[in-house]
Amino acid sequence: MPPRAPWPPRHAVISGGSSGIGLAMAQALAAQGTGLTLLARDPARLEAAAGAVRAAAPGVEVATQPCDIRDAEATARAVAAAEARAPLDLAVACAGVVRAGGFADLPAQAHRELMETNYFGVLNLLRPALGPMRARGAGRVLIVGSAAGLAGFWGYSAYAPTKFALRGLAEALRAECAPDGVSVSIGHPPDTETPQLAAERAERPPQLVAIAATAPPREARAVAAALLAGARRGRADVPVGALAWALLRLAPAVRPAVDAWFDRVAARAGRG
Ligand SMILES: CCCCCCCCCCCCCCC[C@@H](O)[C@@H](N)CO
Repeated sequence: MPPRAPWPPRHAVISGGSSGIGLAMAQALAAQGTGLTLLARDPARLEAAAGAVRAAAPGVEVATQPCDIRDAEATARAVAAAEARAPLDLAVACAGVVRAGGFADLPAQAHRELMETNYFGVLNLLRPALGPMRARGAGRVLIVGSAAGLAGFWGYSAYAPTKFALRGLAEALRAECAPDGVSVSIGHPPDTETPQLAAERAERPPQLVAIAATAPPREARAVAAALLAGARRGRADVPVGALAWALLRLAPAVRPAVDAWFDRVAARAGRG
């Protein structure tokens, strides 16, 4: 069933809207006239991002709500305030963090923190956003997952499970929300040039460095455009690039061969 909400959306909320893919989506939507509410933790970075979006799209309303997405009540208040300004046609859950490292080297706390932000942060945004959309019978949800949610790679034992969990959430929500005219899409981007990727590179173990080298990073603007195109069409899954497409569409048939290949890449890198 095609989504019933208008495109471009009249009003969108974006978590993680102050940098990287979230900011690139904000810029792309504002360029089409979509009013925005941007959520992010750091008020200064959030205001700087909103200022850049406003400067590029004069006349478009860009509101900000500093908010820690891990705080369910604060996020619910931020979404309710956004919805009160203007009904939301689109909710984009983009806030996320990454830790890379061998399983033996990652503290248990890293696993918890990633799940808290990447999974529960999405949940905290969608719980208050979906109710009004379903009541109106129209809306779109776009969850930003990862190609690392399609296959587990060396060094992502803390990160990949959070993105796998989001796939389960997206599939269940899609089934429940489609009859109400609300589409739920999940994107699977590969490495994307963002400030976060720059920080991640500093802690990547050699095995992950070697594996990631097989899929060069994409520009945030191109990734944002691909994700929004998928959401516009109401696609359940939005793989970005050929490798993510192959992982999504050809798995599980190709997984044994892909795993064997990456096991060899990781083993070579591990030997230095
Ligand atoms: C036949 C299929 C071959 C598939 C090869 C895919 C190789 C992909 C290897 C890199 C995976 C990176 C996944 C993205 C990670 C980001 O989400 C992360 N860096 C956070 O910014």
